Amino acid sequence: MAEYTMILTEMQGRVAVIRLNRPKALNALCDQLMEELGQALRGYDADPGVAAIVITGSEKAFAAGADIKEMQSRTYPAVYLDDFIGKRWEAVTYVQKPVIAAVAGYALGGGCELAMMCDMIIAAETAKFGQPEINLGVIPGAGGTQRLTRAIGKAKAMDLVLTARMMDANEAERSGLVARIVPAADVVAEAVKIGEKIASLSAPAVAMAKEAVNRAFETTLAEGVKFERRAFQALFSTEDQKEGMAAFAEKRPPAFRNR
Ligand SMILES: CC(C)(O)CC(=O)SCCNC(=O)CCNC(=O)[C@H](O)C(C)(C)COP(=O)(O)OP(=O)(O)OC[C@H]1O[C@@H](n2cnc3c(N)ncnc32)[C@H](O)[C@@H]1OP(=O)(O)O
Repeated sequence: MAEYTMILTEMQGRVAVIRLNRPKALNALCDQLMEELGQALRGYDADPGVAAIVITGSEKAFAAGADIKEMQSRTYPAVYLDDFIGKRWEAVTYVQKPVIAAVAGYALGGGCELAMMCDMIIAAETAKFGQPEINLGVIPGAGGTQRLTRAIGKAKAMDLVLTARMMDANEAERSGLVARIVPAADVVAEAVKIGEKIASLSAPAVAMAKEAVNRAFETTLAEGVKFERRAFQALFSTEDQKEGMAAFAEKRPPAFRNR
């Protein structure tokens, strides 16, 4: 067990910022780090004072992937019985609140996969994305072949997964992997700004919007559209829908109460 925490956390207004904190190992995602990240995410998701979560790394690396040295001697029975990757790694996909990845430097392997599990990626100009697992004699194991392909299409996903080539921030934005590119010094501030904007909105509407967009990756168009319509209709039961529409009609800013 390491003697220091592998994540650092702070609140910026109603936005929780989680910083991966293994700088010497380029934030390689070891078991302890993933445990700590999962605990922090579950805590913030349950905390009514938190409206959005930002996950970030260092200037040099968001995360350079799973910890290769930790996993190199693992056996098939061990990884199977431990459900290696699954249990510990998917915590972010169960968070109801928006999660934004603020990526500077390397986001490779599991680092790229972690960023893709978030709802949005804000990239620094220095960001580099890739799935280089093929260099290690394995393949992505935390959703890389699936989420990357859905995000950027088969042609580029095959290019990255089969050759281990890295993609810079501009290519990642052109390809649809990242939402915005900003100077490296501003990447966390920009993600927090987005989180603050979300915090000013109706929490039930935000949660339903997130769920509906995510549904697009899980289902057919017809089922997705039906899900969206039901969620849209359900929001007419909230005070925030009445407030939002009254505020528009009265030409004033809305004051949402998250109910
Ligand atoms: C989740 C799954 C299932 O999908 C699997 C994976 O994620 S497998 C991992 C995929 N990632 C990689 O293969 C990237 C590995 N890292 C690199 O290729 C390079 O480190 C680099 C290109 C990101 C940066 O290179 P450089 O600037 O030359 O720095 P280094 O000297 O290589 O690294 C510094 C320091 O960090 C350690 N390090 C880096 N990445 C990892 C990692 N993924 N696991 C463990 N340790 C890592 C590296 O060993 C160095 O430490 P020391 O050896 O000097 O103590």
